[in-house]
Amino acid sequence: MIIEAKNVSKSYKHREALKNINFSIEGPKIIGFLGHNGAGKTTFLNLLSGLIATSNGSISVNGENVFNAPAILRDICFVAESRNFQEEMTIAQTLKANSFFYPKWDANLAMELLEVFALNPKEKVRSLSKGMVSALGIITGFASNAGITIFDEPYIGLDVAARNTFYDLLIEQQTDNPRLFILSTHLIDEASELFEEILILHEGQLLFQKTAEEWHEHIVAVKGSPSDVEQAISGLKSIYKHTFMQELTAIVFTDGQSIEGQNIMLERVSLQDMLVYLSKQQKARTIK
Ligand SMILES: Nc1ncnc2c1ncn2[C@@H]1O[C@H](COP(=O)(O)OP(=O)(O)OP(=O)(O)O)[C@@H](O)[C@H]1O
Repeated sequence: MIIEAKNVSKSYKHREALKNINFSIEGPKIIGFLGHNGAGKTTFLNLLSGLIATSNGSISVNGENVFNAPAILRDICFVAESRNFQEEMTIAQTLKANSFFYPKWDANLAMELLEVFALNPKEKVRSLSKGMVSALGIITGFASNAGITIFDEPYIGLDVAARNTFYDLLIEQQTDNPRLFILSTHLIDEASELFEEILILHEGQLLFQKTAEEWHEHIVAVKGSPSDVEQAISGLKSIYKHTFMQELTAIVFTDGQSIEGQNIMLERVSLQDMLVYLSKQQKARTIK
């Protein structure tokens, strides 16, 4: 499976949610699709699932534009943050309806996962708790067997044990039946070990796309006196700078280059910290 986004922009009435996004991802793989609130993740995932149209540019899967392409959309399962299950349907009916839509549906897996998440198939969606609705979304995503399976904040309301079950399932499924999984979540520390590739959206633009290995080589925190740090990072793109007690911390893109300098310290940056820096930077800009 190859997803290609070419010059993708999306504007809502008064807002440009995505600005000229270009990338290509090839599976099977587990992708972390990350960004601060409002970065444009859900908008992109809606476009990829053919639910809305781009304002400009195109998204293709295996060379075919996804918008208005029912055959391709049957191989893309989008478990959306808002879920959108029919309230009046039972769990069994919901799964049945999905089994008609997804040609590779795995009914045995769906049954097995109902037990794993302790869901009663006779219960109506209307009477489910938030966590139970999330579990139903997770079951749908895995049982769909779709070549591209997207989970957008899949575990709202689920406790840590159920979230761990989700991570275990993801690894198990990726081993037994590799697919292109895209996971968008704010619980980054928990999930980051799973990501084989990471895409970060920032203010509607693709900030970067890196493999998990590249991450630690290409993104570094440089600490020291402001003059030493500024000298060491000159010519590099910095993402965030913060001074505390006369010590400057700069988060920079190195693109694999080594950083040399006197009296500086280099530290790894976790994905979670990176998102915190980006959101601080965004807030600072919004407040100004
Ligand atoms: N239907 C809509 N109408 C108008 N503006 C919208 C609509 N959907 C999203 N937006 C705006 O587009 C921008 C991107 O929103 P989007 O939901 O794609 O971000 P996100 O990265 O998924 O955020 P979050 O992590 O909070 O879910 C935001 O500024 C949002 O307010």
